[in-house]
Amino acid sequence: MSQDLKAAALEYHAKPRPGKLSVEITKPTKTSRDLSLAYSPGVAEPVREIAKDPENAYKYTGKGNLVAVISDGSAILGLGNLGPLASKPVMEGKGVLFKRFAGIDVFDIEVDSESPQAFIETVERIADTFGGINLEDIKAPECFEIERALIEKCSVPVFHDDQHGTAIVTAAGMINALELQGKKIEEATVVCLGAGAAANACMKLLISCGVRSENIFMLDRKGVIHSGRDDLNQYKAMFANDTDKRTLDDAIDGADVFVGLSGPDLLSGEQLKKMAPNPIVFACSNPDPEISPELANSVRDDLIMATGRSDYPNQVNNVLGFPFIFRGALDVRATAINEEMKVAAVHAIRELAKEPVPQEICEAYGVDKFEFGREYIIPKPMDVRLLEVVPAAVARAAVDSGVARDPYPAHYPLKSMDDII
Ligand SMILES: NC(=O)C1=CN([C@@H]2O[C@H](COP(=O)(O)OP(=O)(O)OC[C@H]3O[C@@H](n4cnc5c(N)ncnc54)[C@H](OP(=O)(O)O)[C@@H]3O)[C@@H](O)[C@H]2O)C=CC1
Ligand SMILES: CC(=O)C(=O)O
Ligand SMILES: [Mg+2]
Repeated sequence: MSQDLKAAALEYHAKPRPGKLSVEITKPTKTSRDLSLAYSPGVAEPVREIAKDPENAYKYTGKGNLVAVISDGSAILGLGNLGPLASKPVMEGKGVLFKRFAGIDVFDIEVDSESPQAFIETVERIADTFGGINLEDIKAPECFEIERALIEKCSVPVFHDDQHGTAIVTAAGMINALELQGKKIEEATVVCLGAGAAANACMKLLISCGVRSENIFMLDRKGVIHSGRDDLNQYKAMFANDTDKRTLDDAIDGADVFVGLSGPDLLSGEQLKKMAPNPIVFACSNPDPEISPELANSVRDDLIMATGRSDYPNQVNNVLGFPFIFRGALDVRATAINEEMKVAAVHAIRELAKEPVPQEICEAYGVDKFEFGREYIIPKPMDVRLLEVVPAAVARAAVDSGVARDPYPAHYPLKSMDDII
């Protein structure tokens, strides 16, 4: 990051008021009558109603539009395990995105937990406050057990964004990129650098979209995950490939696709040169990708290049997923975010990239036009049509798959933020 951008980022977070979010009041509070409704004695009435029937919390409190963004700070972006407090700017950032793109209120919660069990117990005890739980930046393998246990224990949807949000957006972008590069998904060879939360979920979803598991070469810090290794946990073992490839150099030779979900600057220009013609590189580590677009574009002119960042073309980032997926899930009071809802989100995002892009979206990004192609494989986060198509697809899938407690919303599809109720 340039010195200019670093200084601007600190200034942005510090001034004029520290942080990026505040809490707002949604009811009149001007008169003493207002206060006697908002607080004592009036507040006793919704208390009694909720005590009689917990479902009334959706009617009388903000629960139904409130998501907890919860982290232990063990895998903050690609920066590593820097602890819960250091994760707060990211969690507040997720809150900003939930609110800005889908009108969802967020409390960010940073948990200082000594074990996955302590984390699970903490979240379980506060889960009913919220309409949904978005787990964020929790490292593998602990994240898998944490998510599994919380899904079982909580009555509201629990979604580990780094797994499923990332996987949904990656799959959407990948299907489009393969099409543009003239590659068949079932023939593509995929190198996945990283074997953690995001990598595991991305590769699983790509397999369910058609990638063959024997065509995936996943690597952790020790190299290729292969069937001869005896140091693999159960989550990595799922991807053990019966291969004699051992290093990134071996795996990248002739590969069609590189997916980076690991850390900065781990793919060299020399390695990129060894990929098959018309390669696809999703260097998704944040903030610094596995290879910079400048370097990648200087060594190949036939590639599709994506990063997780806002300042390059093709932003493959879970921001395209979680605000809109939770919008749809909350609006039908889904009890879970299941596979059907995830797949519906993939296709809604993917198909939107092929639609003509309205002028105001181009203007927001300072370009004349966006057109489906190598530099535009996936919609832009500022594209308000995401709010129209993704929640609708997710809500429909929730209803059809039987996890919705409310019917498909009568006010859908959402044409703008003003339509959110
Ligand atoms: N663009 C997006 O939307 C998203 C991007 N990401 C990015 O993905 C990355 C991983 O996040 P997440 O899965 O949550 O974190 P995890 O901690 O769960 O996983 C990190 C993985 O990266 C591997 N890794 C780290 N350094 C290297 C290296 N030098 N060589 C090979 N493998 C390495 C680790 O290997 P080992 O198992 O051996 O420790 C581990 O498997 C981050 O950079 C993050 O920013 C994550 C979510 C969304
Ligand atoms: C984008 C995101 O969630 C991450 O990099 O962890
Ligand atoms: Mg994350």
